[in-house]
Amino acid sequence: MNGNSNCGSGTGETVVEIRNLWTVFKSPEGEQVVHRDLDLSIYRGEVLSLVGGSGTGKTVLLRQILGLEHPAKGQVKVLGHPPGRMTATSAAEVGMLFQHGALFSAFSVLDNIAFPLRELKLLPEDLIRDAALVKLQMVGLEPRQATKSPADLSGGMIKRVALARALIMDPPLLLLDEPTAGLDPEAADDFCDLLRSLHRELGLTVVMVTHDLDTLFDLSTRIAVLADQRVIVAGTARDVIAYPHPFIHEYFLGGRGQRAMEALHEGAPSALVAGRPGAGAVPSTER
Ligand SMILES: Nc1ncnc2c1ncn2[C@@H]1O[C@H](COP(=O)(O)OP(=O)(O)OP(=O)(O)O)[C@@H](O)[C@H]1O
Repeated sequence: MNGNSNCGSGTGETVVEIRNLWTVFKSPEGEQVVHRDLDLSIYRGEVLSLVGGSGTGKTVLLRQILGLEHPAKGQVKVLGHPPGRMTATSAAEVGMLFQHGALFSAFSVLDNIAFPLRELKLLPEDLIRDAALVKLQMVGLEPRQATKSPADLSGGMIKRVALARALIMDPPLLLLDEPTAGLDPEAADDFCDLLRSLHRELGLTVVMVTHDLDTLFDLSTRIAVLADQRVIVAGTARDVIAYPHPFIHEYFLGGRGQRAMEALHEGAPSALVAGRPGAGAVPSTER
């Protein structure tokens, strides 16, 4: 199987193409190579999760797809072109849910959601407010929440407002950094339900970083594992778990992986377990 194969629930159309990517940070102690010749293709319609040990560069990879950071070498293409700088217009292509929401504390809920549209300066104020209200309801919040300040929101509501802001320009690609981190189990389940229905209804392509195995198995149609400074394997959960690597063994088959594995055997989402036509591990070209 090669990097152009149709994988997971994707259509085969490549939305994000990463080739020969090197990420190097310089410090007084010397150079830190985070990614070395990393390849990864992400296909339209899939929910691809990035997993890996701490410091393997998952968040940096999301930031490179968003255009917030640039690799030392190699290529990142998003929807056929290099990611734009993080501007209002790039928000039309890529939405990002940051780990802690990253809401503006001085703005109301509605003004936070409307922010990217307002920055564009193309629409009249009443249309901007209407669009923000639609998104507020899309993420399951009521209009009466619109005037609240972020300080008055629960953790789950902050995630929802941040998600509404990420979707305000109807981007086809959504990046999620630890979407359920900090939420209690019930709120995490609710947020996963919301993400699953938005993914389906809006036809989104989703790239997610998560340490939470329940979220991983609940939402992913494909999993890419970062280790040894590259993507060592990308495929369905079963494919990935079968790939021989110490990190995978420890992550999925160690103590905390057991519960999620049991859920997998008891009837986890079919796309995750069995894969769709063309799904499978990609150990060679995705490396
Ligand atoms: N701007 C930066 N300058 C220097 N080093 C950085 C910078 N951003 C990230 N790093 C380093 O790059 C490595 C990868 O960071 P990153 O946050 O992507 O890891 P991660 O895989 O998301 O980790 P975690 O799972 O712990 O969140 C880390 O060692 C981090 O310290």
